[in-house]
Amino acid sequence: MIKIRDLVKSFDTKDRVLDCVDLNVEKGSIYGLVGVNGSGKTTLIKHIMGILKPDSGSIKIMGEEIYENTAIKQKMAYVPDELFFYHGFSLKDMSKQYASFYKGWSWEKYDSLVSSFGLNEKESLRSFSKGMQKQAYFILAVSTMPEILILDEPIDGLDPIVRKRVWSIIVDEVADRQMTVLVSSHNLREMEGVCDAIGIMKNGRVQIERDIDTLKTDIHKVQVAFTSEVYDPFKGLNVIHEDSRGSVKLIIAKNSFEEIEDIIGRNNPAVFDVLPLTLEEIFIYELGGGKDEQIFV
Ligand SMILES: Nc1ncnc2c1ncn2[C@@H]1O[C@H](COP(=O)(O)OP(=O)(O)OP(=O)(O)O)[C@@H](O)[C@H]1O
Repeated sequence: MIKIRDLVKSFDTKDRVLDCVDLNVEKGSIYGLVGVNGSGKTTLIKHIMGILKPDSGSIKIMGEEIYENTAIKQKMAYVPDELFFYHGFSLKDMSKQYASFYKGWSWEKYDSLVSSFGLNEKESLRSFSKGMQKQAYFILAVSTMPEILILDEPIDGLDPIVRKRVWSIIVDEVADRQMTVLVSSHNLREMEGVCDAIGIMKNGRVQIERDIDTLKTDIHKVQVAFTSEVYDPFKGLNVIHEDSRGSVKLIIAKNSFEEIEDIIGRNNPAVFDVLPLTLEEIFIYELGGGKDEQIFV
């Protein structure tokens, strides 16, 4: 549904903000885009929306290049990180603008979302709190009945009840009509619960892209102690972090459960626990952090 190849973008003041980005989003899936501050998520999203023009590379949405492609943009909706509203405009005023532009606009969907979020349609949007403005943008975006919904930090800054409502609406739209979603957020715990696939950005690249189940089966936390001294007990494993407390060793290994069991099992460990990592832990260790992390369980 979204296919990006070798996308490069520099700004006058900054070279290679996007540096050969490859990315793939399947139809009807929820794709979580995560990365440290300044890694290029918003810049990438603006390219996907056809707002920015790439220096080189290709961005195909439903098989077509997106830049200046109004027909495809009609099928997409976007909730940006930085919201913009016309001076004095209410949610009702904005909805009329959206309805006149988007062919797929649904008043039925709009009415049901407004009542679900309980926002005042007639009040000036500029007098709304930041969280309420985000909800208003979300209502407008979903009411266009997009085939692709792009959300740049949509839940960051919302209260837990509203966040839950936003996720539940997203999941329902995906289940009901195969909407495709690309969402960026720093809330990894919530992303972990809803995303089918994750792209991790670092230094202007998508460094890792996997479906969430594969991502979790490729990396493990291992706690182990041996009855006697073992020379190089982790030989053959791809250990990216190691720590020890007394005789107990703790490692983060980029291997499957079976590989870990096979290699460590040969040395007859007295203690041997293999645990999956949370998305937050994967993020920290994959991006080279974690040196100061407490990894003992
Ligand atoms: N118009 C611009 N001109 C110059 N540099 C820019 C411009 N837009 C973005 N950048 C730079 O590109 C880099 C990536 O910014 P971007 O906003 O895409 O990161 P991000 O991953 O969305 O960050 P965050 O998680 O903090 O929202 C940053 O170093 C930023 O300063």
